[in-house]
Amino acid sequence: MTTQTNSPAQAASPDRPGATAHQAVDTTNAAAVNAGDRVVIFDTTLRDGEQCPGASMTLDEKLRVAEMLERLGVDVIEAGFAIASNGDFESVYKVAERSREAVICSLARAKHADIERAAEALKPARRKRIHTFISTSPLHRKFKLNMDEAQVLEAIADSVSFARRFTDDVEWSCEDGTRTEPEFLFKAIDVAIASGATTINVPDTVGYTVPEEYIALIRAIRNNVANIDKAILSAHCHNDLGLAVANSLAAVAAGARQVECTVNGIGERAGNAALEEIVMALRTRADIMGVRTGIDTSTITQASQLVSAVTGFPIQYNKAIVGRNAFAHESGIHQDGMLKNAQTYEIMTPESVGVNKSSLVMGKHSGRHAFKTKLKELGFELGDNAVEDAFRRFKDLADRKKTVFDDDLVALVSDEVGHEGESLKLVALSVACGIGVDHTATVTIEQHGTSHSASAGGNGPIDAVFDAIRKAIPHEAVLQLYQVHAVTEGTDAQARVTVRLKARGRSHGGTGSDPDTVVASASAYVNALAKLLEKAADAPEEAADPAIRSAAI
Ligand SMILES: CC(=O)SCCNC(=O)CCNC(=O)[C@H](O)C(C)(C)COP(=O)(O)OP(=O)(O)OC[C@H]1O[C@@H](n2cnc3c(N)ncnc32)[C@H](O)[C@@H]1OP(=O)(O)O
Ligand SMILES: CC(C)C(=O)C(=O)O
Repeated sequence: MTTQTNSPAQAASPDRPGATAHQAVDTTNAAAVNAGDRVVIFDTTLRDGEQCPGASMTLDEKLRVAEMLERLGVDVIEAGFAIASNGDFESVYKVAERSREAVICSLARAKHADIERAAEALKPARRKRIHTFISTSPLHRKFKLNMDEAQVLEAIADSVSFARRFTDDVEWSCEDGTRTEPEFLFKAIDVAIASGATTINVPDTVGYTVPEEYIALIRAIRNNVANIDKAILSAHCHNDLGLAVANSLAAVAAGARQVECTVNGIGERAGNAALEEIVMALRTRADIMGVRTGIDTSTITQASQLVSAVTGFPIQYNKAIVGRNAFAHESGIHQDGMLKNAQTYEIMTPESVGVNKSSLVMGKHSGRHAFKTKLKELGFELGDNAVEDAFRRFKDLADRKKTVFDDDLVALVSDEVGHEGESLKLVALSVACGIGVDHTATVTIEQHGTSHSASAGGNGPIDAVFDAIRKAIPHEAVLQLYQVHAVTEGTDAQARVTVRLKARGRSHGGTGSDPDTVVASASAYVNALAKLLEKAADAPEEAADPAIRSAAI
């Protein structure tokens, strides 16, 4: 690990999609891998990921995920645990048949039957690995395996050498390694390597370790196992304390050159280390980590969405790298910074993980810079006063509504444009409605600076409101159309109301939008009426017509 520091400009520079084009690594050449800066990405989405309760996948789904993992550029795909079931065997076999660059791997206990089944399933693979494991911790030895130290060492020697009969790429894992006595662990690793293991994986099976401790353990293994340079050291971390990624990075800093992980971090209990987080951390902080992976990061989002779709596990909104908020900004100050220079609030570009662009989410924390930019994107060019009015209405709306969607803004701004310079303004409205209540409404409308208030009853609140408006601004135009639709989803959606009034064979349409349907309706009616009166004012002969006559003109 180097210690040079990094400027923001440097931090963003590795973010070119495809910058680390996939190159197959010889996973059996420990000397070359250990001497280099390439971290082997071992994906276990199809094995440990699938052990996640509720995440089991069909054969077809596994094949789609395996195909995606090849495109992502992972070095090793752990396709399953061949002895677990005929279905698991078949999926390892089929993944192996379709494999291209990646090494295909099957898990096996320290049992000949498991290893033979794994070898059989891996037969069609171009590059194959058998991953055999046994627990080494005192707790597991005593209670789970009922074996003493000597028996465990014998099982290691036997299983690893047996696996080597089928392939020269054999990984050995000390299950519950982080809770094993270090001296016994060193012995066990020594035996595994002497028996032919080319990768030594040190799992934190129960997510118990912390970065400092894991660094010390990996370093101690490197310093105390005489033949350690003949194998690649690997990290396999679980997330019980939320430390899986931090621990994996710590292991890399201490010299591990393989990381085991899953897409979206799915896995047993709280999950495994998330592939996308490890890869992007190594890439974004290459300045201090000094290593690289072969992952084409621009396919990360697609991989994440596929795994979410096939497992039915939604991606947490604020999940690092692939959550829908990972490149979304709502606060005005951040949005302003983003518009001036994206590096002010983004350490990776969205394109680097396959997202088109960052999004400025409009909400109650947004400011004018972002609001104006958003309006431009939506095709609205408003004058300064109209922007101010629309911005004020937008803030009011955002206070009342959880999410302000683009469609909300379109409705709001269309209203603003449609109501600009209007001679009538709805300034107050109250209604009484419900079961066993007389439906009544009171409105106040301002016309050329004068307030007109009136109350009326009706057959329902809208009917009462329209009648009250007719009393406040007397006219005899006929209601030709009244239409309501929800602008977006949800019970807090804005209602968009269209009203058409007809007088002398000519109709005048008005619109209104508001989360309150009654307010939206009143506003649409007033908008249509204002247009009608404006037309009448332009044509004095119409003003005399009782059909469109208003007391106020
Ligand atoms: C940390 C991990 O993720 S390890 C992988 C965990 N994944 C899985 O278990 C999923 C697939 N597993 C299965 O389908 C089944 O457990 C099987 C087919 C592997 C075994 O099923 P069964 O034969 O019915 O055994 P069961 O699962 O009940 O118990 C496990 C047995 O394996 C033994 N065992 C566990 N790990 C190992 C090991 N690494 N090497 C040898 N034996 C082991 C246990 O001691 C126990 O043995 P016992 O029957 O003599 O007490
Ligand atoms: C089998 C090993 C690698 C494992 O999954 C674990 O210990 O978590």
